[in-house]
Amino acid sequence: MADTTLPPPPHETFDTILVLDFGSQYTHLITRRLRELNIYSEMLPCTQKLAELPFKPTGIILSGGPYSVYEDGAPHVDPAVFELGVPILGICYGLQEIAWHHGKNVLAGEKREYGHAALKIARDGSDHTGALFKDLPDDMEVWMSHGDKLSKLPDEFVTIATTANAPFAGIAHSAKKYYGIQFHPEVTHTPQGTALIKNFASSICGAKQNWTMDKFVDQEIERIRALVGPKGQVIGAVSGGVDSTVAAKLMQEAIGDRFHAVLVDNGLLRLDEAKIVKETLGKQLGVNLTVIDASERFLAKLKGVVDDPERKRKIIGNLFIEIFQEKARELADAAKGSAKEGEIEWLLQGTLYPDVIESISFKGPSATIKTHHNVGGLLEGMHLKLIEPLRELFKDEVRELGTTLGIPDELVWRHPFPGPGLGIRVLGEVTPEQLRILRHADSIFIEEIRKAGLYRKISQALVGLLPVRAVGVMGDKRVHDQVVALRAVVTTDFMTATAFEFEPSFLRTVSSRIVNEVDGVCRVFQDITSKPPGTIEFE
Ligand SMILES: Nc1ncnc2c1ncn2[C@@H]1O[C@H](COP(=O)(O)OP(=O)(O)OP(=O)(O)O)[C@@H](O)[C@H]1O
Ligand SMILES: O=c1[nH]c(=O)c2[nH+]cn([C@@H]3O[C@H](COP(=O)(O)O)[C@@H](O)[C@H]3O)c2[nH]1
Ligand SMILES: NC(=O)CC[C@H](N)C(=O)O
Ligand SMILES: [Mg+2]
Repeated sequence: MADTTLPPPPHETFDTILVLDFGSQYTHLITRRLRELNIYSEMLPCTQKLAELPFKPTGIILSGGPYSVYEDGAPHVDPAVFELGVPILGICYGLQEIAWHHGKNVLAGEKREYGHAALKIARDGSDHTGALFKDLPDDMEVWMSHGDKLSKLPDEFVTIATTANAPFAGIAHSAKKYYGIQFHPEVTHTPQGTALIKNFASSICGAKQNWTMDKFVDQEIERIRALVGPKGQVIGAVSGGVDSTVAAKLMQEAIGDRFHAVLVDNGLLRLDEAKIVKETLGKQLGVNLTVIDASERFLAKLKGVVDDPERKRKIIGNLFIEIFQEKARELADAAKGSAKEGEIEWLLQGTLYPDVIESISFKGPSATIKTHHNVGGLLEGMHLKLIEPLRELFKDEVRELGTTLGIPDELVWRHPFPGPGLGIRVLGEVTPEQLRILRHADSIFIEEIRKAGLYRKISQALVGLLPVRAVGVMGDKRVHDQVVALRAVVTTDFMTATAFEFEPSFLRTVSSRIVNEVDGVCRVFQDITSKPPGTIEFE
């Protein structure tokens, strides 16, 4: 039985800034900026009832959003937010929400404003209203994205900043710690944005800047121990990717050999991947990894699935869980009569905060672009309970955690590789022949990237196999063969990305090697689409 006295979650140990999401594309960036300042922050939908909140935040930030506060059906924050007695910062829609709450002073502007704007700070000499812009220059470049505006200053507020188009670009309550800004401090296009967020969270709210990885490790290990209890066993879905490697290492520190790491070879892995991962995890981390070869089962289920990538994802996600449940039963049977006897109740996954944000976001399921196999692709009625120690962290925090845990750079800085693997890079039907072609082309691309010293400069590189044929001439003979697309992107959070710019000579080398060495390919293209509007993977 698990211990019922769990160590507290981070929002009880650390001062926490609560970010309420009204559906802006940038809300997660507010949380990130705070975490970069070593201030713990959590994001929840704007519909969160304060009475149901399990902790008292140190301060609240209301995000931007696509709605207009005066529309019927527009989202509004629980009015109890204004009774809580903690500082509030409204950003864009959030500013308009504060104004709406204080007298319905918002309407559609004559001119919409997207992009850069020059902000002038209006200081009235008061420390209280000036606190948000403390130590910032009087003229600042900021980034705007709005169509609505305040019709007048709400009662008891003062103007603390203006732009040519927005006379109320910044407002502050003259007595309470309420601040509103029309621009977005969370995007890098507002160069002083992080300093402003720090002024709010640290100086105004008084949040301590003590959210560090060392503390997180100790606390998380304690939490895992209490959660699984003194005898509980955990089966871990481990892919060799950064997230599950870090999660596995944490698990091993917490419960030792009661943790069983399992890699499922779904037939969609890269060249020799299962073998390499087993060796590296064993040698470098002492994690004993069991590889289950389920490639035939996966390929059989994917046969004939031609034009719906979401079906591919669901099939793969469900089969993953089926296999883990089978393995859990097998391990429990094998342990009968030993000290480790008992059902295996827990499945470890390397789920990250962006996956969680996507599924709790106020935007809801209608904004789902693709179902990540480990979140939306889970099997209904699964009997294993999930344990996800990284679900509060962003990718760069996971890397920092990995380094803190002593995981070698080579593993910590691996490019991400999706659970559905090459299955979502073969466009169209996934067959052993298509996988052979893609695996080979991929290994050449990655090998050349490493040789050129570019691996760490690129966030993720991949090859897609397109479902078309083109004509070529090889050895004086006409061929009618397939086409691959190279894709390499630069990103920090994988939510937006731009194409990496290669030297032409590098691309010539890769193209020539692929066409010469990979049977069945006669053309190489490069995908230079950014995200958005593209996505990183092809499907
Ligand atoms: N082949 C696999 N075998 C076992 N578990 C897997 C496999 N592929 C993915 N998973 C599970 O799904 C989770 C999500 O996959 P994801 O690719 O996002 O993370 P990762 O592989 O750990 O890291 P990275 O994002 O760097 O590739 C993993 O953390 C792991 O728990
Ligand atoms: O484990 C995963 N299961 C999935 O189903 C999945 N889909 C995308 N990805 C990875 O997520 C990041 C963003 O990818 P997209 O721009 O294609 O959505 C990129 O790093 C992708 O490789 C996945 N990872
Ligand atoms: N980015 C935003 O939050 C926009 C808020 C509101 N929809 C406006 O257009 O002004
Ligand atoms: Mg992966």
